[in-house]
Amino acid sequence: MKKKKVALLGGSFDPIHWGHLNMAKAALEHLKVDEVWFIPSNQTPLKDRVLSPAADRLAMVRLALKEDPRFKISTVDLSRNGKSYTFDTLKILKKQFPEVEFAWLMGADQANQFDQWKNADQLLEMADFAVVDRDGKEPESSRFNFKRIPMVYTPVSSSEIRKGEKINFLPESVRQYLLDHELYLVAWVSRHVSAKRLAHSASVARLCRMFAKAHGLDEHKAWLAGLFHDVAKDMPINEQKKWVAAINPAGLSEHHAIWHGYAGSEIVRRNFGIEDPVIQNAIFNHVKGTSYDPYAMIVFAADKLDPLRGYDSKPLISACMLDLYNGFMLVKRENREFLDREKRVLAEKESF
Ligand SMILES: Nc1ncnc2c1ncn2[C@@H]1O[C@H](COP(=O)(O)OP(=O)(O)O)[C@@H](O)[C@H]1O
Repeated sequence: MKKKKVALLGGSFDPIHWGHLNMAKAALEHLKVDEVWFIPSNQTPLKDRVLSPAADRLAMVRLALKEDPRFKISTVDLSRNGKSYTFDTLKILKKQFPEVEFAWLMGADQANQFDQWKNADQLLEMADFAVVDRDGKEPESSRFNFKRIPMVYTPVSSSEIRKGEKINFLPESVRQYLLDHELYLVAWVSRHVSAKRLAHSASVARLCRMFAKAHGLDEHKAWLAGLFHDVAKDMPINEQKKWVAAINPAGLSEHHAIWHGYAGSEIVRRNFGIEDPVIQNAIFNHVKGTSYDPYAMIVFAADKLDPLRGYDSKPLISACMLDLYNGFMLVKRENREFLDREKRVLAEKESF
């Protein structure tokens, strides 16, 4: 009887992306395997980074594998402690599935480090090793003569995605998982704002969550809106202007200090796939407090009451915890008075 052929793809999958899926497709096509098994690692031997929780990485792989019924998952590495050496992985799988013929898939970056792998020479006798080019680069020549297979050029790495780059290389379900489970999101915002503003954004997000909890609202939704509310604020004014011109041309006649709210509401949709109109509305209106949707009131109030602003905002925070609408109206009034004072000071300075 013909043996079943399986290609194995080990990785940290933190997160899984189209690079991995296209590798698996290449294996189906060019190695003529029946299935590809994705093996999320416990700890990667040649990388020191602390990985995201195994449960999250596994859940994301599971979602992505819906792309093809021949894609399967193996938890062989996650079910044992310590570093996930391919030598151990293959030994276990070969024993467990003696009727299966295994191939091991890897990118050129891994092939170039192969001499550092545990029992590299023995490994080559345990399975066929197949290499794909990575980032347009072929594997360097080495004493290992790997089989090479072509794959659709997919220039992305998990580390880029963790930093908030190349998010369009994520399967839709995985991108949604990241948003729902608050994975990497602080790093995504950090790419767009200064360290000081990131601290403010995280603090606002915490306050939003607290307000939402007090009023029986969706805490995660409030947190997301708070975290992203200033995503456009450190963008050059000219850039902000382009976004405003595209989504809210009427806003161009307003002072440019207002624009980052309008721009941010669209940036979260386009760059991060946050499609929730409630979140977009909260960001859009957060500068002036012009929406009475509860999430918009929360973000407006939390932004102005952020403890990091350095004034005593506790009484107003308590007011918002007690009664959101009333607290919001008080914050709005205080804010107007504050802006009027600022304007007066400015006018006095200019009259000299
Ligand atoms: N864009 C890509 N193109 C080709 N191979 C890739 C790509 N991304 C990852 N790989 C390969 O997939 C395997 C698992 O990689 P992993 O460590 O999970 O992801 P990453 O390298 O993106 O952090 C490795 O063999 C790696 O070389």
